[in-house]
Amino acid sequence: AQPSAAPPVSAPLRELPWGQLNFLHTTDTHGWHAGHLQEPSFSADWGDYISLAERLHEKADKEGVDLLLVDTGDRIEGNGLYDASIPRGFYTLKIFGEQDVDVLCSGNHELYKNTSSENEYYETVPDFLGNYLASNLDIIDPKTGQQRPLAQRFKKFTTKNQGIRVLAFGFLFNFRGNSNNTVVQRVQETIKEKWFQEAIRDREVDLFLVVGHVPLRTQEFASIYKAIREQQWDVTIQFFGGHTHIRDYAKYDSKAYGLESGRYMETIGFMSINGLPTGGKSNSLSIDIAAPRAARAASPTFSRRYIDNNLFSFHQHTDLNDTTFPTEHGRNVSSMIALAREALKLDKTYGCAPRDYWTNRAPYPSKNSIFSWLQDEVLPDMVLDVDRADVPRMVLTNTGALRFDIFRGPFTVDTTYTVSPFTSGFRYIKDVPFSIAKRLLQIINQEVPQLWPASQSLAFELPVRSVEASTHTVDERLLFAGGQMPLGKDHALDHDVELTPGYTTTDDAGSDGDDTIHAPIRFYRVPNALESRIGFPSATTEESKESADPVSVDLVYVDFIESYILLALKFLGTDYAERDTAVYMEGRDMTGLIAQWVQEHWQC
Ligand SMILES: O=c1ccn([C@@H]2O[C@H](COP(=O)(O)O)[C@@H](O)[C@H]2O)c(=O)[nH]1
Repeated sequence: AQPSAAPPVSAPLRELPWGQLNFLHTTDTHGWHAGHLQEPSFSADWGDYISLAERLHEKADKEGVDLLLVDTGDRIEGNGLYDASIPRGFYTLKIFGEQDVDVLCSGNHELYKNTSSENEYYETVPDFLGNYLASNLDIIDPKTGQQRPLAQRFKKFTTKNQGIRVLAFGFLFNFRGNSNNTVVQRVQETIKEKWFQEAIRDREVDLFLVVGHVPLRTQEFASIYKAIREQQWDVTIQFFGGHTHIRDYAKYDSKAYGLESGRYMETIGFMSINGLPTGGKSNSLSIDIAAPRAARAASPTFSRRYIDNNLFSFHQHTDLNDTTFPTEHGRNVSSMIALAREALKLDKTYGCAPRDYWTNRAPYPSKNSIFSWLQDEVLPDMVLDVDRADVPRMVLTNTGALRFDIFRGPFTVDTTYTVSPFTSGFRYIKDVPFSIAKRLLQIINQEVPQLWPASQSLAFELPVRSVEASTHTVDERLLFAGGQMPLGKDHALDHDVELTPGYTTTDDAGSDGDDTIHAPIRFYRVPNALESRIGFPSATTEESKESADPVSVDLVYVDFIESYILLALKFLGTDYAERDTAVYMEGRDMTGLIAQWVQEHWQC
C-alpha cells in the first residue's frame, strides 16, 4: 500500500470459493492504481494486487488448478495518478502494464480523446499482445490513415494446469461518444460477421470467455449469449462486464454466468468454475474441488466473491501476513506508484473540507451532497466571464462530471482529479429567453424518450449515475453486535462483531458475494444534470419573484453536454445550433474552478 494510505481494518470475511478454473477481475479502475488513501476498505494499491495475483498463482499451481486475470476497461480518467501527468497516463500506463493480465479490452474512457486511444494502440496493446482483445473496435492508424482493429478480435488458448480450452472475446458496449479516430461497431452487427460466426462454431472449446466493457444486463451481452447458444447449447460461457461501476453477478442459464466487479480499485472480483471439460489435456490432472469427475462435465458449478481491495483481505485470502505476503515485484510496483505520486505532487493540499460531501451517499439536494455544494456554492462564485459580467446566467452541468466524494479533511491535488477529472471547458448561448432556458433542466432530467433519436439517447451518455439505491433491510444481528470478528463464512454471523459500513451486494446468487461482511450503506439516485442561476435580480417577496425574472439569460454549460443542450432547445421549438454557441470563460474548466474555489474558501 502507499505510505500515506489508511491501514486496513479487520472485519469478518467469507473465504474464496476456489474451483478448477479461477479468475481475478478488475474493471473501471479509472487511474486509482494507488488505491484509496483515505478509505481503509480500499487502501491496497496495484502493487499489492500484483502480489495477490502472484501468491494466488502459487496456490493454483500447487493445487493443479488454473487462475486467469481479466480487466474490462476504463483504466483511465478519474484520479491524479492518471490525469495530473503530462502527457496524461505517463505513469499509469506503465504501472498497469506490470500486471500479468490474461484477457483485457477497452472501455469507453480510452476512446474519448485521440491521444488516449493512441496510447492503447501504441502502448497497452503491445504490452498485452495476444491478450488485448478488440472484437468490435477499430482505430484509424495515425500513420497510414487506414482503419484497422485496435487489437486482435479473439483469442484461443489452453489453460496451463487443467488444459481447459478457452475461446475469448473482448467487447465494448454500443458506445457513440468516441472521438473520430476510433470506430465502435454495434455488437449486434459484429456478431453477424464471418470471423465471429466461425469462432462460435469451434467444437474444440471447453469455455467461451466473453470479457466486455458492457453491463451484465444489456442487449449487447444478451445478443452475444444468444448467438453462442444458437451454435453451442451446452458449452459453458463466462462473461465479465463493467461500465456501471457496480458489483453484480448474473445468471443467463445453468451454464452461463456473468460477473461485474465495481469500480475505482474498490473491488477485486473473484470467480470460479468447477466441472469444466479439459479437452486440452488428454490425461490432465483434474483436481476435483467439489464434484465427482463424471458429474462435472454435465453440470458446471459457479461461485463468485467481491474482494474488498485492502491488505487485511489479501492476507486472509492467501494465509500470509505483512512479511510473507508482498512479492518483490509487487513491492517494486508500489514504489513506482509512490514515486509517481511524489513527482506529480498529488498530496499537495489546497484546503481542508469542513465535512464529507457525497455523490451518492447523501440525497440531492442536501447539505452533504457534492452536487448541492457545486450548484449552490462553487458555480455561483466561480462562473463569470468578464465580457458578460452584467448578464444573468444559467449554468448547466451533467452530474456525471463529478466522479467521487470529498472527505472531511485535506483536499489535495489528487482530490481535484478524483472529483473532477475531465478537461471540458464552458460554452454558452447568449441572450436566450428565460421562458425557454428555465425549461431545459427538466427536459434533460426527464429524458423525454421521443426527444432523443435512438442514436442520441441521453441514457447512453448521461446515465442515471447512481449505483442501485439500497433496499436491503439491515440484519439485526449485524446492527447490534459489538466486539471483534472471527473469520470464515459460517461463523461470521454467529459472533459478536462490529461491522464497518460497506458494500452489501445482492445479486443473482443471493447476498453472500462480498468477501467482507459490512453494515449496509444507502445510495441515492441523482438527476442527470443540475443548474445554477447566477446574477439574477433579487426578489424580496414571493409575488415579486416572477416580475424579477430576467427577460433573457446567458445559457452556460460544460461543453461535454452541448449536443444535449441543443437537442433540448430544439425540442422546445427553437432553432439554436452550434453556430450560436461560443466559449465562455476562455481557458477555464471545472477542475480548475473547483481547485481555485477550495483554495479561496476552505482554509485548513
Ligand atoms: O469528458 C467527459 C467524459 C465523461 N463524462 C461523464 O462520464 C460518464 C461516463 O463515465 P463512465 O465511467 O463510463 O460511466 C459520462 O456519461 C459523463 O457523465 C463527462 O462528464 N465528461
